[in-house]
Amino acid sequence: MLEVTDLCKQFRLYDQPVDRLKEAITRRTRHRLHQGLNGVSFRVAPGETLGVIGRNGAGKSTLLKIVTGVMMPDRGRVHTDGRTTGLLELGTGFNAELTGRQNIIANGLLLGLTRREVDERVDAIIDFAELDAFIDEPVRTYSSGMVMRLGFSSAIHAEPSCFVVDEALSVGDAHFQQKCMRRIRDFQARGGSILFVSHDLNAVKMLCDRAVVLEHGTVMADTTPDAAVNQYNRLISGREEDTERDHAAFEDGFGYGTGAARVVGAELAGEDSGAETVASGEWVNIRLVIQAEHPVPDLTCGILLRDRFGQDIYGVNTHYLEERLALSPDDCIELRFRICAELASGHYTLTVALHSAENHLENCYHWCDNLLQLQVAGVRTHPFAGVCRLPTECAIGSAEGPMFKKRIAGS
Ligand SMILES: Nc1ncnc2c1ncn2[C@@H]1O[C@H](COP(=O)(O)OP(=O)(O)OP(=O)(O)O)[C@@H](O)[C@H]1O
Repeated sequence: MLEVTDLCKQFRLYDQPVDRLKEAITRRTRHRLHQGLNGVSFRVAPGETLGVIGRNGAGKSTLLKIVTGVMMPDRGRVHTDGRTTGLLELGTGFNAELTGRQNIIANGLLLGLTRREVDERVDAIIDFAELDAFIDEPVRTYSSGMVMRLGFSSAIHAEPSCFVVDEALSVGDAHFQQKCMRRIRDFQARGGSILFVSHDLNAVKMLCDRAVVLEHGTVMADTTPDAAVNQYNRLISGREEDTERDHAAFEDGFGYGTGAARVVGAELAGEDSGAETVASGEWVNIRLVIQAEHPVPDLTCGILLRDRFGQDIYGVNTHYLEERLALSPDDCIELRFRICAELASGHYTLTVALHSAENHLENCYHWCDNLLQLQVAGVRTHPFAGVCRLPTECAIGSAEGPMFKKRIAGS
């Protein structure tokens, strides 16, 4: 369990580094105060994973530093029913001159383990971090990936009750990231609380039970991961001040945006089934009706398929397809996408967006989350595992061809 109550943190900002010294000598104030965190409160129950998302400078790192005890708040408190460990900015807590092994010991003692508890865990930590050959070298000789492996392994083996994960995880290679994810899920299943800070919105949707959106050092939303990601998307599309108005403007619609152009009609159907339920491998027709209220000289229409976890599966838009669109006020056009649903069986949603250029960050006219539903049942082609079918060929011949690029050990 982790409970954070009314955390506040102010920073002193100086125009030039020398102002700090001048202030100390002359005792004349030369700084401005900046509120890094302002009354942040939330609770993470045992076994729960809370995502934290927010724009650059929103206060995520400051929050993590306070939660892990690296920084003290000016006000407020952090309460846990055990130890909090985590993977903070790469290398935090490591001494670059000490070896990996010495760092494991120092770190363990710092986290409150006894020397005996640390000794009992050292081999498992080295083993998980896959650092056997380098463990007696100074950490300054390690690559960023190796530092991350050491940090993750030390932190998770300290048996915390709350584990903090941030972007540092993305430094590792795909193999180690997957290994960490398995370990995180295992920790989750055993009742550990997780604070997961990430810009990877899909990962937030996949891993978290709830998510908070931080903005200017305050909690702007504490809600489901899907709703939090939508809120965050609104923020980065620069519409945060207009949220209320957008909602009102689209009360009878399904989204938000400036409204310069809007999706006023949408339907999808399998080419053979004629319905929202299609077979894997069947072509699907998506029909959209778009109306302009104002001149829109550069219009992009995009579609995004998400699976039942809210994970983005496939997105495409008219900009990628090099179809140029421009609308005058009152223009009403029909746009059709035809996609082949080479997807695993399951439930999908289709989000539709109208914006300029490549994405919605500059001008978001209308964003309609999960506007349409698509059900995939049964397979047209061969069965497959995973989320989608990639066109595949398979050939069988003699093994006397050119050398394989990767030799498998023992062969
Ligand atoms: N040591 C510091 N001195 C002065 N200001 C700071 C300090 N640390 C953070 N800040 C300020 O506090 C605010 C929050 O910063 P923080 O690093 O927590 O944001 P963040 O959400 O983690 O951003 P990012 O996504 O870029 O990592 C920012 O405006 C930042 O400039």
